[in-house]
Amino acid sequence: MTEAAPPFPDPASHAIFLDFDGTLVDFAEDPEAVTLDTPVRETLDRLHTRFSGALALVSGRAVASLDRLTAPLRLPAAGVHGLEMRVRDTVTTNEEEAARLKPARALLEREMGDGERIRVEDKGGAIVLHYRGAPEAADRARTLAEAAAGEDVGLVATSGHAIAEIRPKAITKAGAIAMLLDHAPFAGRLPVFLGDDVTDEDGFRAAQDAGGYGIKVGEGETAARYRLASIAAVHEWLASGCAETGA
Ligand SMILES: O=P(O)(O)OC[C@H]1O[C@H](O[C@H]2O[C@H](CO)[C@@H](O)[C@H](O)[C@H]2O)[C@H](O)[C@@H](O)[C@@H]1O
Repeated sequence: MTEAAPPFPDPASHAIFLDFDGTLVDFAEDPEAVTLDTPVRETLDRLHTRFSGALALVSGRAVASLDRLTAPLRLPAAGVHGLEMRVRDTVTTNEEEAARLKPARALLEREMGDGERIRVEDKGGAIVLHYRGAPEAADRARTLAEAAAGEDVGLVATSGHAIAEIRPKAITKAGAIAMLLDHAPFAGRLPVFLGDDVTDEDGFRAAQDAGGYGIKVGEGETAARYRLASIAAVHEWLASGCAETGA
């Protein structure tokens, strides 16, 4: 990784891929309580136009949740780590992989009692156990996620910021970026991916393998070539990129 400031991508030759939580918006206890500041939304809108549509969200969230939080803006998106994809108008879901969650869901229903302090976010193709509001439940959440993922060899339990998640092993942000790059307006462009979390590391590697670069947000070991210190630094970088590119 270099300590140099990340260069801003070229609107003619690059595509921008953005993680959402921890990259564009700060964390909140309730996943639906986060807000995307209006100036940031307007910056994304302008860059999306300036890059001829080649700007997408690549998130662990469902596309419907991203749409609610970015409304009235509706960007191309990979949701649930790439299980849901929308290049233009239609969201396609990998139903085969989503179906794997059925026994995991049943295990959680069986095992979780009324007094649990864990918040369950069922995204259809992945299930998140949140413990931001109850840090003492972290071990319980991880144990439950591992037990639930163990119900199917095609599932994996992963950890994120105050979450344990059960999701299909085959679905990664690397796959999501590769799928987007297969379609216009992304095809033929060099991917630049910004993210902050463990699942974003796959995305950094995919972007760099495809000739682009990754930008890690915040501290920690990373495969990304560049770093921005914080969410505020991402906002600033996008805004100055807007000015630099005449967006
Ligand atoms: O890939 P991302 O866009 O970064 O999405 C990752 C997860 O983000 C959300 O969880 C995170 O944000 C929540 C709201 O601030 C917070 O409560 C939680 O602790 C964070 O981990 C979302 O709820 C998950 O579904 C995403 O997988």
